[in-house]
Amino acid sequence: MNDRPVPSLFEWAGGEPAFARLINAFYDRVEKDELLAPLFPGGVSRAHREHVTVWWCEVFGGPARYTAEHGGYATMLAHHRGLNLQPEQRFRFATLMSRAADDATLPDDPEFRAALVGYVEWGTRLALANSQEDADPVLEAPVPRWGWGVAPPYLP
Ligand code: HEM
Repeated sequence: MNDRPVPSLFEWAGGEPAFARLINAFYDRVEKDELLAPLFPGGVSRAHREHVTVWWCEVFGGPARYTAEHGGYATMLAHHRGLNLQPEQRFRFATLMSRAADDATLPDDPEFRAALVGYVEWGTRLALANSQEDADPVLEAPVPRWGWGVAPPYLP
C-alpha cells in the first residue's frame, strides 16, 4: 500500500476536456439512435451538451458549477419531469454511455469503468422513475458526488 491521495474520478478521467469528449460522443450517438433521437427534436444543442458536461464534472468531483450556475438538482429534475421515459430508452441511454466512454478514450481500467456505469445505472433509473406522470420525486437535493465505491483505483 502506498499513501498517495486517491484522485477523484474527475481527475482520473482527465478533467473537463475528458467529460466534454464523453458527453459529445454520447449525444452524437443519441442523435443517430431510433429510441433516443425523438427526445431531442432538431438534434442535441450545444447548450444542452455543455450543461450536461458541467453536471457530470460536478458529480465526479470537479467544480460545483451546475450548482452555482445552472440551478443544481432542481433544474436537472425539472428537465426530466413529464418526459414519460420508457425502460427501453433508459437501457439504450446506459448502453450508449458505455460506448461513448470508449469513443472518447476515457480510462478503461475496471475500477474507473465500474464507477462510471454504476453512476449511469443509478442516474438513469432515477430519471426513468422521475419522468413518469405519477412520479412523486424528491424536489430538493444536492447534486450527487460519485466516488470509487468498493473498488478504488490501482495505485502501484
Ligand atoms: C445519469 C443519468 C442522467 C443524467 C446525469 C442526466 C442529466 C441531464 C441534465 C443535467 C439535464 C438538463 C440540462 C440543462 O441544464 O440544460 C438533462 C436533460 C434531459 N435529459 Fe437527462 N440525464 C440522465 C438521464 C436521462 C435519460 C435516461 C434520458 C432519456 C432516456 C434523459 C433525457 C433527457 C432529456 C430529453 C433532457 C432535455 C429535456 C428538456 O430540455 O426539456 N436523461 N439531463
